[in-house]
Amino acid sequence: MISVKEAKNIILNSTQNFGIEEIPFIKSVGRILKEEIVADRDFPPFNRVSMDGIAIDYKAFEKGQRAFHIEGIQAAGSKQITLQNSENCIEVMTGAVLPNNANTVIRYEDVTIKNGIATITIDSIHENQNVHPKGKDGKVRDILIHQNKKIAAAEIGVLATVGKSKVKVAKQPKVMIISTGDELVGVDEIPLEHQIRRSNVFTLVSLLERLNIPSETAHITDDKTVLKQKIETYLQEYDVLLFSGAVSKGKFDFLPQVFDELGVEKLFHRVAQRPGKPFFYGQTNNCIVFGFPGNPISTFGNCLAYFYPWYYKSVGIEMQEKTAILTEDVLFKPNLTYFLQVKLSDKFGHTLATPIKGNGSGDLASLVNADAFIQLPNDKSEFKSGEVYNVIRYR
Ligand SMILES: Nc1nc2c(c(=O)[nH]1)N[C@H]1C(S)=C(S)[C@@H](COP(=O)(O)OP(=O)(O)OC[C@H]3O[C@@H](n4cnc5c(N)ncnc54)[C@H](O)[C@@H]3O)O[C@H]1N2
Ligand code: MOO
Ligand SMILES: [Mg+2]
Repeated sequence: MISVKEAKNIILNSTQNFGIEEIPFIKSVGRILKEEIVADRDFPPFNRVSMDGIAIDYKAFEKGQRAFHIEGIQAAGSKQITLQNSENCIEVMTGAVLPNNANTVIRYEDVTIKNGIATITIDSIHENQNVHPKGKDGKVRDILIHQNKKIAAAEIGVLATVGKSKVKVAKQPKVMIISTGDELVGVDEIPLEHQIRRSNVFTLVSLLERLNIPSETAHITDDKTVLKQKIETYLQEYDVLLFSGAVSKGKFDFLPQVFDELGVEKLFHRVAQRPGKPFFYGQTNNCIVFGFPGNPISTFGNCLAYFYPWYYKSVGIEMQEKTAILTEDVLFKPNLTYFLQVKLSDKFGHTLATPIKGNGSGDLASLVNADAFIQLPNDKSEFKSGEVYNVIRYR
């Protein structure tokens, strides 16, 4: 049995490159950018008026002039006009090009206008005020967004501004999620006494949706022949297979055997952790296989602890480790890394982690009351309130 650290290393050393695709920018939220986004022009592209008011040549004000004849109007979206006489002014609107020969804008609130004359009513103004200078925010060919950034609403605005209607992003892996087990029935069905509804596939679908990875699902009963037949096809058709169940020691836990018979190279089976110990990880030439243990919390936690970092590294992102402060003493004797469910809160800028009482890895309802798993290392058994450990957040 290997340690969590070794398992994580093996996973991060078996990442895949799924290539790049070009998609409409508006569909790219949550995807990983695979090109540098450069400014196609200066930002702003012209000296931009930033207040509605009048534009003057500051020199006239400096000489003591306060009343200005209005020569014209410069609206946003109209071609730049010229202040013909430096003792006059032009009415200007926010977003307009600053007129030629003008350099300073005074807000309407600070002038009175009567009979075509604008009179400044404040004593102090400064040269270039209320003008957002051309190129102040960025110069043409500046890199505005670097490759490997996860695209969010802020990036969408920049993509639109530079005219990137299509954008290159990391292709997503093609994923199949498979549940196994004779005891499982569909969500719409009424289970018999000895049956339960399957839930793991749906939590996995949702965990993948958070990464914008579409997936398909299938259910296979504990029938070795059928398992083998179906998995053989899935191995050809998908980049990643996520399984829940059938990887432990039971009479009907056929998956490790089936994987072996189908030529899946085992990279490891069983990790020194709780929950999630019987985790199987393997690969073929073109497919990666995550065999998550069937208990719901094991499937959930292992997807976060292993599939997420594997995916992020595959598309070019290193996941940042997060930590939290334990708020209660915890005693855990087995020589296993303990992924303990915790509720997080913030206090004075620190994240606190309060353990949640659950009934083991089958208690899927307890996931609702927690926000994260705190990762307590296997080299100790007493964990004290106030100590800091890594956390894997899911909220
Ligand atoms: N003799 C041993 N028994 C078990 C060991 C062990 O080391 N020695 N490990 C235990 C641990 S830890 C776990 S976790 C489970 C893992 O079992 P499997 O991966 O083989 O999963 P199953 O046997 O198929 O199911 C376990 C449990 O989970 C429920 N389940 C499965 N799939 C779903 C689903 N899609 N939705 C909801 N619930 C699901 C299933 O009904 C079982 O209750 O093995 C321990 N045993
Ligand atoms: O991995 Mo099992 O989840 O400890 O119950
Ligand atoms: Mg089992």
